[in-house]
Amino acid sequence: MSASNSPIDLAKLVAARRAVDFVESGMRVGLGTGSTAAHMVRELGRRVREEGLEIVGVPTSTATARLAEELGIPLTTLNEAGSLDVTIDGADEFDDTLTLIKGGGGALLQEKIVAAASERMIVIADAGKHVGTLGAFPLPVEVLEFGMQSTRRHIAALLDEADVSGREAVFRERDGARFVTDEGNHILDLHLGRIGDARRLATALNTVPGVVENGLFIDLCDTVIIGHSDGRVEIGDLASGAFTEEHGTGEEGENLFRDIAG
Ligand SMILES: O=C[C@H](O)[C@H](O)[C@H](O)COP(=O)(O)O
Repeated sequence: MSASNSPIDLAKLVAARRAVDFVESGMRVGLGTGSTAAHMVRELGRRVREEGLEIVGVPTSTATARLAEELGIPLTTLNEAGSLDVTIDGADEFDDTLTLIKGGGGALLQEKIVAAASERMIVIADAGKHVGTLGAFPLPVEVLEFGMQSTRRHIAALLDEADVSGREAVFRERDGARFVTDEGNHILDLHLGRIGDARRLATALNTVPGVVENGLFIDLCDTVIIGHSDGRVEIGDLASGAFTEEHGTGEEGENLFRDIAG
């Protein structure tokens, strides 16, 4: 079974398709980055082509911009759009307060700016990303190349005082070279194990000279749509403080699985 029709990918697809139901003609939509967001962008593209959905998208990475362009989704910049009606994006981890870790794909900076400019942020994810305590996923921190070793030392010193259980800080690599973000910066992945106080940590990290942004998204996500590989969807909403389940039959998941598997 390839990654594109694995149970996890199916769960991502289910969540992504449900999220697109929240998009209406006339909306300015932030387009997230990553494998889950890519499903959402494809579904939006289908609705634009087949249903005449009229939206304008603001992509959060060059990869998403490329995909959206290929699919015929009209795009603009955040500066042009001003503010957005909704952003739909993936996440690497989220907890019951809808605090997120993002940046596994290195797009956290644009993602956070776009989410902050949006009336509503909807996160789409497979159920495995719902955690009791954040931190098993390494926390990405985007840093300037200039003085990056000094920046790492300052972060290490800060972590000594933080309420976390691990303290390793590793510069991300890809294909044997240092990973470079769309903004030309690098990513320091913090292996923290458990983050006791996300708000305090996020504030502290952003005071370090050389830190551009960190991957903790706090008070940004309004709704999380959790996909399960049998087609079930849970929707967690910050306003109601509850997680509710939809599509209990599993039939949709089986149909989707047949679609993907061909
Ligand atoms: O930088 C990447 C983003 O924050 C992604 O949304 C996040 O890593 C989740 O990606 P995926 O949907 O591929 O698991």
